[in-house]
Amino acid sequence: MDLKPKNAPVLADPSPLNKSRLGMPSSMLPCSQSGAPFSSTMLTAPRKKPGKLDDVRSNGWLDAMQSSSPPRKKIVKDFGVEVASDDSDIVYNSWMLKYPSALNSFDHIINRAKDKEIVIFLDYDGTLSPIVDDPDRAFMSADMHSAVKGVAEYFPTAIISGRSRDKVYELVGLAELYYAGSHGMDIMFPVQETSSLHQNTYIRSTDKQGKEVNLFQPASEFIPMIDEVFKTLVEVTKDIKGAKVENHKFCTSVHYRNVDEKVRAFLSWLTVAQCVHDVLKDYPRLRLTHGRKVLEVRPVIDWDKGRAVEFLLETLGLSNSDDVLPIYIGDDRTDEDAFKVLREGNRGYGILVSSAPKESKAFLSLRDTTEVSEFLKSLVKWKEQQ
Ligand SMILES: O=P(O)(O)OC[C@H]1O[C@H](O[C@H]2O[C@H](CO)[C@@H](O)[C@H](O)[C@H]2O)[C@H](O)[C@@H](O)[C@@H]1O
Repeated sequence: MDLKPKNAPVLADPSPLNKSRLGMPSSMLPCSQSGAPFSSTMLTAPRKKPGKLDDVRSNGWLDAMQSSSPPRKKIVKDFGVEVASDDSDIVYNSWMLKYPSALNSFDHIINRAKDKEIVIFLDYDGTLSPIVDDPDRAFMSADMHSAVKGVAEYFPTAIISGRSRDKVYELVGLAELYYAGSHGMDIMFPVQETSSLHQNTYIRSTDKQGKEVNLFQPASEFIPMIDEVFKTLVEVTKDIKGAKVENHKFCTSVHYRNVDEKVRAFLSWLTVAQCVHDVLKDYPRLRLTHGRKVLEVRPVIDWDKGRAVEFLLETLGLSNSDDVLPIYIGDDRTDEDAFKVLREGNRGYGILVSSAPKESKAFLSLRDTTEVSEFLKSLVKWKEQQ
């Protein structure tokens, strides 16, 4: 099988790199791009024409932001039925008819795993660590750490995160796992387990322990552009209280979890959305996706967490669906790409972590990180009894 064309990311937008932006970021102006720095004076007397904000309203950004990580009652509404929160358990239970609990389906899973090798893929935020206000303080509990360590002893285990690979490695701290950062655009894997089929698509490097590793980085040409956009976004959002921009090397995130949604229109999520929108207008080779109260700016390449799952399975020699049962656990919209790959390939299980009903390509569900840990420990226990 020729794997190379399949794994080579295809540029969805063939336009040349916007090189003129490197060095002189004109969008380092306020979000309105009206010329003056984004000062507090401007916040009280915005120069934007009223119609301007229709950009982010009409293109659906704001709706997506409002529903990205909503409180319980709002999610219930998103699922199509608006109910009082007292009734939300009833709605959740009926939603679980479509997405049964992975804990309750455990016997079914292990039956299907007979004579197959289970491979575990784990998202980080909201899956291994609970969602918290400060992204720098999203730690795994000791219980989760030992659950992940446990599964990695018995099953090939990979973390696939939107964060930079270094950051997620620092948070997880287990050298025995595979790591894919920046939504799968930065994959590290050991040299000896590499299929020779991919040899011209990755680069040789060393990991934190000085061991030789391979890196697959399909968006490496975008590093300067992402760095430039990161700096611009920091600049244009610096006066928006609570906004936070993270640089993940191959993508960048703008958090609005701590930005007041409605206190004043120009100090709100709308402002964040407009800032990002205005900056991105100058970068046709970058696109925006939505995470949990975060806007993610990433290259327009045909690569996502789903492709990363396929890449790892193939590269580690685990792509034969008769012998391998992949399990992917994630909570976010970006995890849907991985759920889709598993569903469409009719292989393994996508497991959505959610305490409220939402549509998903996953097959099963877990309510929260506590249930994720319980599920991982059950896999270990089952394997030990074999
Ligand atoms: O793919 P993931 O590992 O789930 O990473 C997605 C984003 O996760 C982080 O943000 C989310 O978690 C934060 C900490 O709980 C929370 O404050 C934030 O609101 C969430 O969106 C991370 O900071 C982002 O950069 C990742 O893109």
